[in-house]
Amino acid sequence: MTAPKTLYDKIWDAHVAHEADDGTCLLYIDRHLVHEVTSPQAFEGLRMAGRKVHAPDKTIAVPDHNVPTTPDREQGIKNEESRIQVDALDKNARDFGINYYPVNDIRQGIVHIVGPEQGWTLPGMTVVCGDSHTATHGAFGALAHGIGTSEVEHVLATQTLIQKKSKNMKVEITGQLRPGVTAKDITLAVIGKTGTAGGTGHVIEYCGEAIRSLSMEGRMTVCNMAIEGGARAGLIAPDETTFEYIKGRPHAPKGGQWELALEWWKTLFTDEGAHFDKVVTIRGEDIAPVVTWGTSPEDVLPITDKVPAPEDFAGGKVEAARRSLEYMGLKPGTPLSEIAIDAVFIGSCTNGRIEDLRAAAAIVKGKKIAEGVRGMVVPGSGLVRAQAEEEGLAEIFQEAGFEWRMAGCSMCLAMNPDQLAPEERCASTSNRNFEGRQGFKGRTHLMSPAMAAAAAVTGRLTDVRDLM
Ligand SMILES: CC(C)[C@H](C(=O)O)[C@@H](O)C(=O)O
Ligand code: SF4
Repeated sequence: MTAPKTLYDKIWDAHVAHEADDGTCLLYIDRHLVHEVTSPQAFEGLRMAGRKVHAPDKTIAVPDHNVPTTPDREQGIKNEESRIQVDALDKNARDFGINYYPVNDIRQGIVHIVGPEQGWTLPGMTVVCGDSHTATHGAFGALAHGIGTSEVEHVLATQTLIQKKSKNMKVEITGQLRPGVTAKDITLAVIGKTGTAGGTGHVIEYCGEAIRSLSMEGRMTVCNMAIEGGARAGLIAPDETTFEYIKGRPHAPKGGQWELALEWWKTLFTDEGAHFDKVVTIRGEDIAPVVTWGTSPEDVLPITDKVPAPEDFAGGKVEAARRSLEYMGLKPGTPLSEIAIDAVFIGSCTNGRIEDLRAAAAIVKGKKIAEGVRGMVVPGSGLVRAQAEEEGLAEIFQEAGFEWRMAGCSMCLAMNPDQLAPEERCASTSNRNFEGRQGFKGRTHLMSPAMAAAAAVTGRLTDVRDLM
């Protein structure tokens, strides 16, 4: 009998092309996603060496970070550097003959939303991208993680990656979530518990009844932030929900191939008795709608709480909390639900999918954004945008006073014209809240789409359950 394996062990073992004596492995890569920020030098390296892309049919490119989300996507580009990156991707994608969704293609969007949407991401695969939030694709039971630009070049040239195996970590969310609590609250609550270094050196498998009950969209939200918890990647074993989501997508297997694929996918689970190096368990019922108060994703509390004081923390965290509070302009003891906001951003690869927009629209419907608050809804892809328009969500947002944008990373990071002004405070559905992330001196509070929608309506951080 072979020893019981985790899901991670199984995917890893299926992709090792070579193992050196010190355990360093050469892994075969099934999908290589490419965006404009981390790929120009990689393609240039290839060009200079006179090499081709090894597997152009497994390489998928889309511009997202720099692309303006206003209709003037050509003229609106932020600066020369952004222009060079977008143009370089366009030229490289065409020169090297890889799959490509240019700016004017309805399928364009944030790379981590486009990949699954088009059926590129499948269970059991290895998926890499020069982007830390590649972890998102782990929701399908794929081993997916970010790589650096030199590795991007290596994968382009060889379709392999040099890697050492990580440890196994299990994050179990038992039971059911309470009303108003979402996948975003799960993933933030996990980081609140483990800290941003809790997953370091590990691949996390998320499991438990509350995870099983999530849609694919919700699972992607959970895995998206595995990286904020320090992990190499996040994984969720595939099941009927996964297969249902994949079936019929443009690049999903068809006919007999589908049956063959299903047969293998159904073996992709952690065996009874497999070893995890670290285990974290949270009761689904104990998770509340949460918001971040500081400049790290681990600075997270239930919305019913108050702004903490630096003395509430231990060791090195005291000074970090003091600095966070100063940057965020917050006074200890203030109820979180009394913090007034200036802007609301609904979008990003964490929460820019159709279900996220539905959740936000359900709160906003028939209401108006609070006076003085700027609200922006940015669908994660052109197809999400079209779907939202068809369902009448765009209308709900626009009638409430939100700006209805084109697809892109937008205000998740200040690489395009969408950004906060200094000291502006934003209720944001994105995944990072460090200093300046959404604009120079901008202040970010991370939360779920429903919570961001609630904040938009009241003009302050708000417990969504009060509006339900
Ligand atoms: C620009 C890119 C390299 C970066 C990442 O790797 O995550 C970005 O997507 C981010 O979210 O900060
Ligand atoms: S949406 Fe944000 S987190 Fe996602 S890839 Fe773009 S910049 Fe990175």
